[in-house]
Amino acid sequence: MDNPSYPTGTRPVERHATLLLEIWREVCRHLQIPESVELIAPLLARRLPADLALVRRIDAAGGVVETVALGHCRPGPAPSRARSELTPEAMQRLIAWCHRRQVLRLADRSATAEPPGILPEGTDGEVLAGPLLAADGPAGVLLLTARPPRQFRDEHAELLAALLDPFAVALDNDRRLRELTSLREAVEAENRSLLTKLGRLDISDSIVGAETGLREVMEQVARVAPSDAPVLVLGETGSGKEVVARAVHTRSRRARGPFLRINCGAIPPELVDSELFGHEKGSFTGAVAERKGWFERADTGTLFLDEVGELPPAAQVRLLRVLQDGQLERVGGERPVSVDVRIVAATHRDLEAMVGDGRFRQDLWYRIAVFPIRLPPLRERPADVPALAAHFALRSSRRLGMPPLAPTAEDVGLLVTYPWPGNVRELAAVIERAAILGDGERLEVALALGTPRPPAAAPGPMALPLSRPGGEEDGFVPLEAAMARHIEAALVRARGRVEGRRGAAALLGINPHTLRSRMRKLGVDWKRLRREVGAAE
Ligand SMILES: Nc1ncnc2c1ncn2[C@@H]1O[C@H](COP(=O)(O)OP(=O)(O)OP(=O)(O)O)[C@@H](O)[C@H]1O
Repeated sequence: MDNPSYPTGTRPVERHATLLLEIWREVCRHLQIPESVELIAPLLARRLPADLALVRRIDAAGGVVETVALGHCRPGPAPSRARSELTPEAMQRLIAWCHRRQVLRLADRSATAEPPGILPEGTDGEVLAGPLLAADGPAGVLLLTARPPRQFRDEHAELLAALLDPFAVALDNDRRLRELTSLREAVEAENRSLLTKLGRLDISDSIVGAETGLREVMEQVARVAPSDAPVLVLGETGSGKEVVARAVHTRSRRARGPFLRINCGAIPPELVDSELFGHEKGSFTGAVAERKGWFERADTGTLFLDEVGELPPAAQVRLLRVLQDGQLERVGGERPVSVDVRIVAATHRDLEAMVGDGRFRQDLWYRIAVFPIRLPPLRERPADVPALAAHFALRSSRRLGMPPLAPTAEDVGLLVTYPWPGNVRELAAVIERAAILGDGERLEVALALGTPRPPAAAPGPMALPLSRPGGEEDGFVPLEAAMARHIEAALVRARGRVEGRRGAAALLGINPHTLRSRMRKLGVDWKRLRREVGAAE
């Protein structure tokens, strides 16, 4: 900072080099001005007869001057952290004084002599004052006060002039920190509001079933997340592969970095390369500007390659190179770009079979399948259905702006026996439909389940033909039929076992004798189920 009006012909910087060095060190160590001033003030007592050091911030637009930091050079009383409101004219005078870059010695503090607003009320004794200038103009005032019998001399004013630079930097650091903090808060608030709109209050909170049907999956997530190993999530459509990928990210050291999802199946094959790896300006028709690809954007974070099995062969080769070298080349680019990205890939396809018939590169498969996590379809974890239904019911009521909704026991009975070919996504849609059909006041689950459904996806290995007792022509399932289905679902999950820690009775929370008698009464064909479960395994 250039201070032409400060006393010249003296070299306070040289005379006080050690002190100034210590002050700069404190400024660099602390980002908040109250902390910096508190630590710097005692250092000043070595060379100055000052009692207090004060920094007042100028808010020109708001017409306010406010004490934002105060440090004791010597023990004693201090004025309160006052705030002075200035008229526009007074503010103009103050700003003009700052621009003159004058250091003032206010021994005789008659009101007219002072630039308005620089002194807080209750200041006594002598004062030295100097302006603190930021790059874009006056930002504050530095004050040193001395009570009688202590007095300032000219040489002290020179030293104060040398102190203005470090104090101006300290005030600017503080401003930048506050700006960043408020920007971060705004982004976090925006994030929360978007998540709320999406029906998720917090991504990590939204993993329903982490303690039940997804327990093993979550254990695997916890094991692999801290490493940087690539993860491959295998599961049917809508079973929650992205939820698992996010869980890997949020539990990893990259949690503060970006998490980007790219659906490899949704990009036109001719654009895959440029989407993933970016392109240089003019590298092909339409490349009007340089573009960073998803890999570069995910730098220091996680890239979730959904439907990785859909990647065309050329992109598979380039992906393999990035995974091997940690470097990529933009389309049309000549220099390699280094990236630090963790890959979590997912597919609903049988990738191994694709490798077998040459549609997926074997070397790439080895790279991405370092740690495969198999996500069971929803029909294999009926225990999660009630909690998921409750979760989605709450989400739907929030979306509809209605009071909280919850599925009844009968609703749950119906839901747990449905085979869910569309998995969790279908359950969410059914509950949303049920809430809309119930006008946001109740859940019309039976109706929602009775509406025409998309053709069932290819049945997974555990898709069992559950018996469906009659009486549901009109779309409404009688309670006994629902109970029978619920018991069948428990038996499927328990691999046909009735008793024992992992048996169906334990799952249902009832005595095995009671379960057997219910099964007889409801006509649940246990032997057939056992055979089918056995055949499926
Ligand atoms: N365990 C869970 N808890 C809460 N919500 C879940 C859970 N699993 C899935 N969901 C929700 O179900 C929907 C589908 O999940 P997700 O998108 O993760 O599935 P996917 O397997 O990645 O689907 P696709 O194969 O179509 O890419 C999302 O809205 C997701 O938030």
